[in-house]
Amino acid sequence: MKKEAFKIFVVEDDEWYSKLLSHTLSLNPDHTVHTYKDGASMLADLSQQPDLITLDFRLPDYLGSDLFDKIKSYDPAIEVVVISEQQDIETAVDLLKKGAYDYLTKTDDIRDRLVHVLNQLGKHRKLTQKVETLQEEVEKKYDYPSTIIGQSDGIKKVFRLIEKATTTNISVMISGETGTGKEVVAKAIHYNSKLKKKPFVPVNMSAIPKELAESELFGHEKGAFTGATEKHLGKFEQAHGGTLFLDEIGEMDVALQAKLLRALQEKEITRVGGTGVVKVDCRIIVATHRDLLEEMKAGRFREDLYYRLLGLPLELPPLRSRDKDVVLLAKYFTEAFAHENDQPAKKLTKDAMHKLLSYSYPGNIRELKSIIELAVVMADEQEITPEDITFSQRDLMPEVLSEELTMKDYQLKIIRLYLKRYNDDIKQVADRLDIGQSTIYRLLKEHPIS
Ligand SMILES: Nc1ncnc2c1ncn2[C@@H]1O[C@H](COP(=O)(O)OP(=O)(O)OP(=O)(O)O)[C@@H](O)[C@H]1O
Repeated sequence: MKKEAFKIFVVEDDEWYSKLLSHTLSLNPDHTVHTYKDGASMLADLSQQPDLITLDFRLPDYLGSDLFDKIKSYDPAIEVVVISEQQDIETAVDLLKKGAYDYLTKTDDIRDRLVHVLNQLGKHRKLTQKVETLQEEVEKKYDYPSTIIGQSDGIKKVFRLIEKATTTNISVMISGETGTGKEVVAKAIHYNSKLKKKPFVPVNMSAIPKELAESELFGHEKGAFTGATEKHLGKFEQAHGGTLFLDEIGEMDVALQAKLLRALQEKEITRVGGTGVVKVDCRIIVATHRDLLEEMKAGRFREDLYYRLLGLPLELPPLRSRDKDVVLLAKYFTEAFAHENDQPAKKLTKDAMHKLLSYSYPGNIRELKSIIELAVVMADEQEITPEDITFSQRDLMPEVLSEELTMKDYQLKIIRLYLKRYNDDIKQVADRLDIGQSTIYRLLKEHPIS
């Protein structure tokens, strides 16, 4: 059956109108039209899956509204056009609110208007099909075992957690350094969960000026503040029924944190400048590159909000701890780049792979991706050699090792290098090097920089 061809049921007890409607609808030979004199005979045929039903409001056996409910509860995708007498308009409009596609009154121009409705419905169908195709493409894009690349133990643990996160609507707190793939994981969770057909709405808290953040999240009424010329729906309302992804949650102002907590607990929000409450229900996924527990202890993040958001904690490992994933990702990016540019994929030589493995990637996967894209462009032949690879930042580790030193001096140099890399965060350096914090303090005290 062609996409624009509809199977149409005409439910009409007035024989003259029934003929008029079915004749008009059959003018397009692609459509098939069945007529029914009453509600019961039409209901008995619903299993034939009509696309459209024109429903006379007054039938001998059913009230139009009851019949409408029965049709929609059988299959909400069946479109219903209500045909009413002038005096029934109010009730017909009520049905419109309940989801009827349109209503037509029995006036002289009913044939033209019916043709118009059919054309509209055809366009609507095409758009719906387009949206569904796009939706499927997006879902495929986030089919995580094939798009989140990696085989290291660290990423396998992430896969197991993603799987757990997709089976329920539990809140998820994703942590990890910049560029480790927090947003990719959030999308993978959404598009593999029951909510996948509903919106995924990302908000980056670090990208919104403090004074606009509340309106961005909760929306505002027209005239709420200078510049609010139109009513604006906030991200919470946009995400209703789907997933709200709050990226860089650690950057959220403490006053706004209180409002967020209220919204999550009460499942309702108030638009800026508004008085009424609006019901909102969405799944929350948050991400942070900060240690929120530390932020909480320092009083910068509300404790009650922290525990409300914690749900399932999911920590993304930095790329430098993911062993050979660097090579897998590099191959993936060379192929993706070739595909996007309609070119054959270039191969990485063994030496190039060794060079890639020697770097520490402070910008993680995002950095690796841009290094690879540049390398592909720089490579003259079909092979990518070490000379084609340029690291974005100077890696100091090889320099540390190039000097001949005692073990203790090596230790000290490495600790200083790590302190620089992690902004003097002793706890993180101790974790990374797997030594006690007291050892670091002791060594630094014994060997002050003169
Ligand atoms: N496992 C992965 N497989 C393939 N590509 C990935 C993977 N993880 C991340 N990427 C790519 O790396 C880049 C950075 O990912 P993403 O934006 O999700 O990181 P992030 O942790 O949210 O970064 P930020 O902290 O800066 O917000 C994107 O281009 C993304 O497509």
